Amino acid sequence: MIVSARNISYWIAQRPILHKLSFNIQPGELTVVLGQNGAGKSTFLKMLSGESKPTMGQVLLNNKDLHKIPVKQLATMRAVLSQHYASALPFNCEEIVMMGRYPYFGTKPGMDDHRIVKECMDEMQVVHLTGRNYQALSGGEQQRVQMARVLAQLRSAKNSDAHWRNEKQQGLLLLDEPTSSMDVLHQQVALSKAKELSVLGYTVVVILHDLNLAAQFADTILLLKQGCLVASGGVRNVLTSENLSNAYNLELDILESDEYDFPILVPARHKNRTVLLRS
Ligand SMILES: Nc1ncnc2c1ncn2[C@@H]1O[C@H](COP(=O)(O)OP(=O)(O)OP(=O)(O)O)[C@@H](O)[C@H]1O
Repeated sequence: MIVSARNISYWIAQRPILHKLSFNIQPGELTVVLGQNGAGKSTFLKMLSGESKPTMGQVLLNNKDLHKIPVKQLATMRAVLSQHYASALPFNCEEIVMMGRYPYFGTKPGMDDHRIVKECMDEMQVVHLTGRNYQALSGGEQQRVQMARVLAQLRSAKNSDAHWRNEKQQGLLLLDEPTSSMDVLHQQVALSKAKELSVLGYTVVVILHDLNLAAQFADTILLLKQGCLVASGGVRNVLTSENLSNAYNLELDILESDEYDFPILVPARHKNRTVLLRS
């Protein structure tokens, strides 16, 4: 699914939050959105999910206006993991993952729904949390359960696992800082899963703060600053010292090693001190 932003601007109380963003996000790619706190990343994701409507401009999914797609149909086309998910009710973990299947069944989940929930919980290594109260989980455990929920939402019930893997898939996965509370192993598990989905044909958009995870997993990066797109393209085109010091007010050294096919970023040191630039 091609996601196109056409000249999107968004204002809240006469304050510009996003300013004339235009680009296409390609299927089969993992696109990472970067930028400092308050740059507009979550707001931008809400435009792509349909949760908010641009003040000006349009978001198109496969050339169709996102806001003209019926809600139920949209729920089977795109899944969203938000930054702050709070459940007011004491659902257990399996029930949270089953929420991803709501668009597919009427009153009761079928056998396929239960199978898919199990598969996705297994993929995110949360089977041992089945039956546990979601509210009582740690932050990272909650994120892993949420990740299982969005995987369950995008998986088509009529396909067997093998068929699902062999067919080119359509669908949009939007993840807002999905790994911010995860340990280093589960960061790799979650982002490898997101990458695998992109290889299967899904359009995957992930907001990250960790530049090294972005360098490792991104096919394309969108770099935002104060609601504007200041750079976009491949990892080495966007993650330059110049772009990053402009976006983050921090000087970074960009290291290359024969061992890795992506750059490694570390805060630059000058006379043994990190170089912080003025904002
Ligand atoms: N409902 C709202 N009312 C007023 N201002 C808002 C609202 N939502 C977002 N903003 C403002 O819009 C700007 C962008 O917010 P957004 O959450 O998109 O940033 P972000 O890049 O995701 O930041 P972070 O990295 O800290 O999560 C911020 O200055 C924020 O205060």
